[in-house]
Amino acid sequence: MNIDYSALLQEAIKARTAAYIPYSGFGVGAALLDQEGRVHRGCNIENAAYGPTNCGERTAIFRAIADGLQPRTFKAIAVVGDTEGPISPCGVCRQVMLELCGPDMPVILGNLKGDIRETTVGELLPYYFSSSDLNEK
Ligand SMILES: O=c1ccn([C@H]2C[C@H](O)[C@@H](CO)O2)c(=O)[nH]1
Ligand SMILES: [Zn+2]
Repeated sequence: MNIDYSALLQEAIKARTAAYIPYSGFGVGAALLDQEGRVHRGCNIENAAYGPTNCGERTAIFRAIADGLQPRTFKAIAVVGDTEGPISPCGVCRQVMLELCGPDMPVILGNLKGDIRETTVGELLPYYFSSSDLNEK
């Protein structure tokens, strides 16, 4: 069955309304689709110490994992911000998506104007470092 990416982007836009962004004012929403067709929403959550800030993508993924979903079983993630073109996930989120979603999962990037870019985790993080690079010594 084909995934309805525009519906997933709409979920990400809804998720963005919960963003806690007193410092940047830049809200990000994410919607992670699981195998059962359920959507796990995430938003960015900032902190006065800046470093503890959690991005929208990671909030959605960590939330789903904490709810008992198995890593690398997800179908797609949509991410939205108020950007000129489709939003671009940060490097930390790319590495976390690689670990918990796998390189082949579709990533749907959007903005509030309706621009869309369809890519994958592996395309976003070429030459990635993963568990297969760890050698027992
Ligand atoms: O893809 C992105 C890019 C940025 N941010 C957040 C982090 C911070 O709260 C704010 C500005 O960087 O946007 C995300 O949540 N996802
Ligand atoms: Zn990020």
